[in-house]
Amino acid sequence: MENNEPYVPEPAISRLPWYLACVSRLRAQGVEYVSTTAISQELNVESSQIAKDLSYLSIKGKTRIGYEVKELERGLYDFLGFRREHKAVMMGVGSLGSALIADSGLSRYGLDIVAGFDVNPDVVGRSLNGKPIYPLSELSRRVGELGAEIAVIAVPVESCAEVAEMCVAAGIKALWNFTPFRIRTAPDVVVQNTSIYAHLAVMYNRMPRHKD
Ligand SMILES: NC(=O)c1ccc[n+]([C@@H]2O[C@H](COP(=O)([O-])OP(=O)(O)OC[C@H]3O[C@@H](n4cnc5c(N)ncnc54)[C@H](O)[C@@H]3O)[C@@H](O)[C@H]2O)c1
Repeated sequence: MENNEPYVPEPAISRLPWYLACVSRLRAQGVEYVSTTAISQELNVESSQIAKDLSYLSIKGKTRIGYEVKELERGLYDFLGFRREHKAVMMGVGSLGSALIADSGLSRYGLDIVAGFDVNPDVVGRSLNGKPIYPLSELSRRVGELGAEIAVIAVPVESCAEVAEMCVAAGIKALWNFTPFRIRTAPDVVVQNTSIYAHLAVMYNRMPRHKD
């Protein structure tokens, strides 16, 4: 697939939502202009790094004044894809899957979980937060009619490979994988692995060790 947009390194993409949160706060306080130095003081990121990250957006700051806050906020929202609606299906509606379906925050970031799929008869046929939960066997026929391009995977780790394969066969283009399984799939399918436990491990590692 041809893509003419500039390649943005992952660490830069990961920092942009922090800038967005910062400028949204400033906009709510009525601030009109912000410099990279001011963002730098709030977030403890070098201002040269912020300027470089923001250079991927087509928004230009003004010398000595900085960026117009509203324009920067809008630009970050658009660039990050948070304004577009991305339809997703939830694979596995257990403890984590139910929490993600119930989370109203995801839609503010452009992710609309439109339905869930599960194999548990106690769960299938119900709806959660107004979202229907279908049997896994209906995935291939439902994905197209739902218009979903993303699958959020929260099934037991041993089912992940099979579920990921079914999602891709059904036409899903991106997999947001919460299981510890490392998915191998076609190169044009985007896989994003997420683990809150990995962040916990980093936090523990940085804490002073307990002395026995
Ligand atoms: N990445 C993280 O931060 C994080 C946090 C919590 C859990 N997890 C992972 O998420 C996954 C789910 O955890 P949980 O605590 O919600 O488990 P859970 O047992 O509560 O839920 C799993 C759900 O998946 C369903 N399921 C089983 N096989 C399926 C299949 N083939 N297709 C569709 N649905 C199927 C089950 O019926 C159940 O409803 C696990 O792999 C766990 O390791 C990751």
